[in-house]
Amino acid sequence: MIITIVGGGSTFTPGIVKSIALRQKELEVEEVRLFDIDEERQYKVSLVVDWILKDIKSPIRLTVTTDKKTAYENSSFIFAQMRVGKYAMREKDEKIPLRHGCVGQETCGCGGLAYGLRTLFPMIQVIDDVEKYAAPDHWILNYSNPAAVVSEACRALRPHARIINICDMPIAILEMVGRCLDIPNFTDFDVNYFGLNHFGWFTDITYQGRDLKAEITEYVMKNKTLLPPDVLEKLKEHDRVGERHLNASWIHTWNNVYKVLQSNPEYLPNTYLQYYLLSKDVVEESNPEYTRANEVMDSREKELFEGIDHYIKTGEVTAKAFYHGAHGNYIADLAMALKNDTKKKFIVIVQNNGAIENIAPDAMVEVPAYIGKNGPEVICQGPIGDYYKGLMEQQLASEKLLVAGGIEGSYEKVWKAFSMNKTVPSATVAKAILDEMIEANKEFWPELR
Ligand SMILES: NC(=O)c1ccc[n+]([C@@H]2O[C@H](COP(=O)([O-])OP(=O)(O)OC[C@H]3O[C@@H](n4cnc5c(N)ncnc54)[C@H](O)[C@@H]3O)[C@@H](O)[C@H]2O)c1
Ligand SMILES: O=P(O)(O)OC[C@H]1O[C@H](O[C@H]2[C@H](O)[C@@H](O)[C@@H](O)O[C@@H]2CO)[C@H](O)[C@@H](O)[C@@H]1O
Ligand SMILES: [Mn+2]
Repeated sequence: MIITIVGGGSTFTPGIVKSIALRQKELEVEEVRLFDIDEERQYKVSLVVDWILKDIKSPIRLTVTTDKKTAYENSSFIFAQMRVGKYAMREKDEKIPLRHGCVGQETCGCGGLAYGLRTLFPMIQVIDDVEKYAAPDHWILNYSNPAAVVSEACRALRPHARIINICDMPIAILEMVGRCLDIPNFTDFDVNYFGLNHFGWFTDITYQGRDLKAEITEYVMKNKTLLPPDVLEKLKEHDRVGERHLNASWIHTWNNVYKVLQSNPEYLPNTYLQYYLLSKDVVEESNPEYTRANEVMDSREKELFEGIDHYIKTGEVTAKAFYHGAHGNYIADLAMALKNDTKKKFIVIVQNNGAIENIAPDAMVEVPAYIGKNGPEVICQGPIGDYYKGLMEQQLASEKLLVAGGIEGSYEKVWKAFSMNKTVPSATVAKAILDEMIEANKEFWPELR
């Protein structure tokens, strides 16, 4: 059994490989292959990956390559996590809209649409290369963002591809819920959820007869945040070591759950809804000169590559240099469910086909599904209220217009996608942002006429 990681040079690769290695027996994995287009970055990351495998005495063989055939031949699982244009382009996705007074975020609003136009065709290329070389019953598990746009492009251009698009935000929220309520077994929570990627709501969270949605709503209303007590303590003490959600922007995000929940206490919101429901506040509280891309480059990326340089010099690796946790566990557990036909419940991004009764059948939605060897068996979430339907349909139309515009090379459709996004106040602002984005993305975007 071979697992290939596309975007082998990603900051998340060491954590994902550790999650795979810890499930080596259940996955029966013999080889992990890293594939990237940036040879030097991937080589450096592979040194830590190699160290992890040796450290836990894993029998898994490691292959590092920039050659597609070597990467995909006979592979059973392809974990994709590429960032087209890397952090340099993420910075532009965030800063260009902010200069025009709009939300600057890598997956939401104009930034997300821009990142989507960069990623759409490279993702289709991955699907085609995998289909050419990999095992016939392979699965592509895709984390590459923006997952909403990427999944719509896959649906439109490669509807039969063996791909499941996923996001770790819902499981990360459940982890926080568990920490707030002092229940460590967050992967066993039973949930119902509906929405689009980075645009959804938990309608139920239960565990051993407890209504955790009610408990967490009360917790957030009382504490004005979804940060758990131990993190709140660390905040007071300024002891931020080993807590990856203590970057200023994540603290802001967890605190904004309170503001979003105040505006609608019916369901627990995905954190990303802040960008659509609190757009004005988010813009006013952003620093257009220092965004999340800068924060990541100054923390996660810097720590990893400094850690690697230290390893090269001294032979020592500190686990702190890389993150291992819910992100890698989620994708590895999903592969395990597919391989071993466990029918465990996961939240995934799939074509609606009635899962949300009053949303179009061709929408790519995020909902729970039982995962077995034949893929996701979606759990129907019934009809949704007008508030959710209205919000989702506007966002969906924006994402669909973007993908159609990218495929057809239509400036008009892409402009419409930007101008109808809830984060943008006017068509003229949308055009100004779009024109700047076209210039910034010359190297990556399809030509728009
Ligand atoms: N879906 C989710 O919930 C979720 C969660 C975390 C991260 N992500 C995504 O995972 C990806 C990696 O994130 P990161 O912060 O570690 O980025 P990163 O920049 O550290 O790594 C991305 C890697 O992708 C490579 N790459 C770019 N284009 C490629 C291509 N065409 N083929 C192969 N490799 C290519 C880059 O060279 C780089 O090494 C991003 O898309 C990010 O948004 C998604
Ligand atoms: O700003 P970043 O690059 O740190 O994170 C952006 C990603 O945020 C979500 O994933 C988080 C997750 O929430 C967190 O708990 C942990 O597992 O790390 C993940 C990556 O930081 C989101 O789901 C992703 O789509 C974003 O890429
Ligand atoms: Mn996500």
